Amino acid sequence: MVQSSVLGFPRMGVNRDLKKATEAYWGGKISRDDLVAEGKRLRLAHWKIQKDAGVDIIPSNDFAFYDQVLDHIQLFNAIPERYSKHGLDSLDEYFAMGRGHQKDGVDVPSLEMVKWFDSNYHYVKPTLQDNQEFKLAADPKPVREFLEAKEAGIITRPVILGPVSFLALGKADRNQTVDPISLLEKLLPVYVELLEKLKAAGAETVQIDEPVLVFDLRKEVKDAFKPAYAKLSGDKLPKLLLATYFGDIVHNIDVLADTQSLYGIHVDLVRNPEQLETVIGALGSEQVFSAGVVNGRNIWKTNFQKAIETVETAIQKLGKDRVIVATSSSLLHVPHTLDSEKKLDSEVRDWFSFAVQKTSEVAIIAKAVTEGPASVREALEANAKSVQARASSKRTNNEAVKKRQSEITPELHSRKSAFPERYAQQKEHLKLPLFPTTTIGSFPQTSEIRVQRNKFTKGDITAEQYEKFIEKEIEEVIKIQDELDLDVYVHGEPERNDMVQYFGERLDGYVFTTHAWVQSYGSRCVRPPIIVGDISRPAPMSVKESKFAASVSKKPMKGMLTGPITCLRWSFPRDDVHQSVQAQQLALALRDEVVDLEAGGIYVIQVDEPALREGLPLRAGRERENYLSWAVDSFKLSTAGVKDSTQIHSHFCYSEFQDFFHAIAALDADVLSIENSKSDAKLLQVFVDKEYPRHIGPGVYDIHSPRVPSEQEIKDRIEEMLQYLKPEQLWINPDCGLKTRQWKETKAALTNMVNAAKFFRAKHSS
Ligand SMILES: CN1c2c(nc(N)[nH]c2=O)NC[C@@H]1CNc1ccc(C(=O)N[C@@H](CCC(=O)N[C@@H](CCC(=O)N[C@@H](CCC(=O)O)C(=O)O)C(=O)O)C(=O)O)cc1
Ligand SMILES: N[C@@H](CCS)C(=O)O
Ligand SMILES: [Zn+2]
Repeated sequence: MVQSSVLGFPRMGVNRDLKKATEAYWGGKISRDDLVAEGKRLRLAHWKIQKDAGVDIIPSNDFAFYDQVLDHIQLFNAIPERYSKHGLDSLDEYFAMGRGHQKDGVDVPSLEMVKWFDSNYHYVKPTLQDNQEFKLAADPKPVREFLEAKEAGIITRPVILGPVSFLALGKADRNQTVDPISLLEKLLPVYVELLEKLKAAGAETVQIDEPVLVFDLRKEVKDAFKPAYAKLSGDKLPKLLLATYFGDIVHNIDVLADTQSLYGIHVDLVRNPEQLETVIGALGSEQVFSAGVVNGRNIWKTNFQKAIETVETAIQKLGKDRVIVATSSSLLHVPHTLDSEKKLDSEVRDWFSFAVQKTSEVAIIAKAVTEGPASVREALEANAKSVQARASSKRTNNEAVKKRQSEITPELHSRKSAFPERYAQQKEHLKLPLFPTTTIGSFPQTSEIRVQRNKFTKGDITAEQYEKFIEKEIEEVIKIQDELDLDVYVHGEPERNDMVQYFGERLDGYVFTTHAWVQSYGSRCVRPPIIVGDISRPAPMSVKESKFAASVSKKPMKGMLTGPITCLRWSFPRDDVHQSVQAQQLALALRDEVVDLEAGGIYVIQVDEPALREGLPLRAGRERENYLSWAVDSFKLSTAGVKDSTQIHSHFCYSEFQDFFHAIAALDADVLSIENSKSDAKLLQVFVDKEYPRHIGPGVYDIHSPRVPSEQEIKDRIEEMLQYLKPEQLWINPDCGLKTRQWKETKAALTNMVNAAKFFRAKHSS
């Protein structure tokens, strides 16, 4: 029979229960035992959902209190000494690595956190030493959770991150030079020990994720696969299903061919359906094929007919017992359940499928191909009806938007003059000091702000009352910026629930949800709005707040927008038109907003594009260049409508900009702010090598942690930056917005930042 499987289930729970419990634990409101019990309750609930849906292969160890890669760091005892030396409780040590720890005399920043492939999820980077040793944790989490499920009557397939990906996704610690992959020999015995324990506990198969196979791999990494998997086989070990996702593995298929120790291979057929033939062709005579046909990254209902055709192709070659119907990736990237959405318009609601619904989808497809379509006739008919209704719906088309797109000319993408001319005018107009200080936009989103917004959404306060409240908040942040003596102010974004959702809620062509949360990092979640049709701007979206802020401020006010690519990528996009079309529609809407801001007296405008890097196709080549071309064009289209004297900023919370530097440069933004505080300042060398002419604010401190950086730390960082950037090029700002922080630490950190900037201003003016 064809089995159904899920690669991973979202762990937050139906009401973001894990977020609430974790934050309550951090805030000292619940005990460690309470948090651990809540984790257990959630795991059991999620296993039961999948069992009740009829899923045959249910994952375990997909749960994590903070991040699944961080779990492996602790599992293998790859814990840098700066965390292990304090004798913290293991859960606190784990959170210290995830989010830093500044309490009871312990002061340690978090490990670096970066994007998980091309998703909006972030993982904690394994950070390794030259003399790194590994040791399996005493009570290994994958075994513990397998036994927990077993006790509840559910035999699961544990998920672990494979050794090659664990190392290849890691890095050498600061001042260390080790190439992580060179540590493979030392790591493999720990995997063997873990797998033996899993087998002894009763796990027959294990899902071992090796997602790095979708990248172009360095020779050292590629060559690591065969010897690694040769060692991970034997009678005492479970059967391994190697899983990949978010791309194709055809270019690396030679490392899997002849790897007979693997029981099977999972590939993402939503992203790359064309790899089916090659991967099946490379399988050994008994290996199984796990067909990822239910999208783990988007919320559209699966087209059953298409999915069944794909699975049937595999069955014809391999037979029913060697094919598994699966989600394309873990369902971590989609919201929990559509059942929570009580306010969605029924027409579009019928087009969607969230995690709970997707578990049923894999089960239905598997049944259809095992027992024949008649066994699930009703479900197939209902699905065909939804798919057809969406394809013919009038909601998806807006002729006026299409007409405007057809009239776009190349001139609309360019500023009036080149940077030197623009800068001369901006200097004259804005009169900023050397080393200008600014922030990235958001100030702390206090619980009072969220409570007021919640009251407004529920109708407990009027629009007028809410507006007054927001104005009071804006006045307050202006006063604080006066006290801090910053140079370019922001209005603080108090009116925004999220930098993408806020705009999604104000644009036609979007729908938004009330409960469709997706984990972004740690306890932080986002509620991506959904693009269902052509996008347009019915009215200005941010002008009122920015104008108000400027009216009560004595320094230049920076208007704050989210760029077209970030709006696109952090929404659930349409899958029926190319993403470049959606980006261009967003760019036109934002262009109107930028021009309206300028007309309203806002002469510094920041258009954030932190997701530009995330959208970069994972492999080098033509696809990447194509993407960069339309992505850069969209940004330029959105910003080029202003006068030379108006300063355009853009912001990126990424440090790994080496491979797309030319695209950042091509944006032609007057000022760039980039996340940089946790990376080596020598990454800034690229700006020197490429003779980057415009201005840059590499972040001087990490905003993900409550830890307050000292003035000296910031000065040291600026000193390092000055080895690469000219004083007149350098802006001083944090890594990113401050919405997740508390006011106390925000004021303390910004005071130190402004003092550090003033120190260099004095030094370079004399
Ligand atoms: C910059 N980042 C962002 C990414 N993606 C986005 N879509 N947005 C981003 O900002 N990706 C990369 C990074 C990831 N970083 C973050 C940072 C912070 C968050 C975050 O703070 N998320 C919040 C939720 C934000 C939100 O939508 N808030 C709403 C709803 C608030 C709420 O929970 N309300 C309560 C009721 C009110 C109460 O009583 O408190 C409720 O609905 O039950 C709002 O402010 O109105 C989080 O809390 O996780 C995410 C990614
Ligand atoms: N302006 C946004 C950018 C986040 S990437 C903020 O400050 O939160
Ligand atoms: Zn940012």
